[in-house]
Amino acid sequence: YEAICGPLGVLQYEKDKSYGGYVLYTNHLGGTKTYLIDLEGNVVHEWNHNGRQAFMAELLPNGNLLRAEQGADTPVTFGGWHGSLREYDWDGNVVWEYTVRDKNRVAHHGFDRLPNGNTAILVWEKMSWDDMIAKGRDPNDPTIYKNGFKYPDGRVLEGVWPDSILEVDQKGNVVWEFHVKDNIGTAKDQWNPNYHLPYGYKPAYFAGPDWTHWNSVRYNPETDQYLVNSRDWGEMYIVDRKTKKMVWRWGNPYAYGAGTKVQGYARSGDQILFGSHDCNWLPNGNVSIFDNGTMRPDGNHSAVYEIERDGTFNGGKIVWTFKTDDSNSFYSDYQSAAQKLPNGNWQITSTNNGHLFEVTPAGEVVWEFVNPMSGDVPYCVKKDENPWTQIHRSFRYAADSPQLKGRALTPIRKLAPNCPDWKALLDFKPSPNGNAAPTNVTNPTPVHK
Ligand SMILES: O=[N+]([O-])c1ccc(OS(=O)(=O)O)cc1
Repeated sequence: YEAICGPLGVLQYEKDKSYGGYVLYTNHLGGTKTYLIDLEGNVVHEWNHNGRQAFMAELLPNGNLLRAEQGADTPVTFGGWHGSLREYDWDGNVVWEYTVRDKNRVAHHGFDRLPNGNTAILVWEKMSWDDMIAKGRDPNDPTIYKNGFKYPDGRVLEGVWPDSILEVDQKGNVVWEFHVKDNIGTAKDQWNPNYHLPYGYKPAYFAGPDWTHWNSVRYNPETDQYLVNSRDWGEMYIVDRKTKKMVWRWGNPYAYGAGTKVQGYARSGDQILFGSHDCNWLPNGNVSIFDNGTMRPDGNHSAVYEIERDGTFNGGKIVWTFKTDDSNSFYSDYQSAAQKLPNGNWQITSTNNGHLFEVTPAGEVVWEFVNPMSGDVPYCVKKDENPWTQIHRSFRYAADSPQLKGRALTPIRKLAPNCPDWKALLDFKPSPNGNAAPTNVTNPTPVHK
């Protein structure tokens, strides 16, 4: 089941089946701290960010923390904007920062630190609708807001804001860049100017100025390639760093004229991904993705996929899936993440409910946690959508990983000190008479597992 209302904190932990290690997360907006916790729910390290809210944070192989943070004066307020990356050392000192937030550009969503110390950053950049029409967009398309896009609160935004990747070095020089706006066209390795989410999609900016909406970027040093994914297009792309060409795309062939479609977002054509997040390279050469599954033809449900490519431009087959039979059991309609762990287990972040869990390759849940922190305050129980406990992405690290090696990782305190030990209360204890349901109860209380 997916915990939507109910107890918060660690709900389950099968020590012998879990990868073990430590979980890092920062609350998605609201909170101003980053937590490193053990799997029992103890804080082993904490960063205090002086009141700054974050989109997400990740530990780097050098042991520092890289955190995406919002600042004042963003040109756009599409979900996922942040504008600044700050790198903190273990003690919380800011050792590097880089801001992309001016009237024509804003950094958003994911980032990646490369082995050479450079940082890849996703950036929305402004383009005029006239330029878009010059690139081939049908001038009568209703998703063109030639007089500006009106947010519900009345603010007006000019232009369309396609994605780009900026790679910056430690001194802040841009050393490599890739722009969707330079690759618009109808060739299979371009972004078709007339492909977009259908008019009427909510929020409306997705089918308008937030045209491509990428949300994660990962560099592969072995192949010198970038992997990115687009929520709005239902696709992942590989961009070759040397040639600056798209060399693989997968998830929605209709986006480049190769697939079939029936009208509406819930297309029953060849589309596989419906609002994806968090693409990753895997050590075996495969890639992974969290597919939110919003408006799937067979109904909303999320899934995690591992995909094996076949060497062709658009070839890939799903070789591992995690989803649940009951769609209510696992569904986050936005954000979210999946990390394959070295022992083959997966750590999954289901953003909407701040729900983190670990599954084995066979799909068994062996650790489960629902974020008790909201705006730096611990809660024991969630009653509805409040408190706000969302997490954009979480990460698992082993004690001997480059990120944590040599650190003191002893518990400092409980994350939510005054809450019941839900894990113990929910633990299913076999009865001395065996596991058969009692015969004198017509509606036995469901057990957790
Ligand atoms: O409302 N937000 O904060 C929000 C909305 C969308 C969003 O983009 S997504 O691709 O990560 O879902 C990120 C944040």
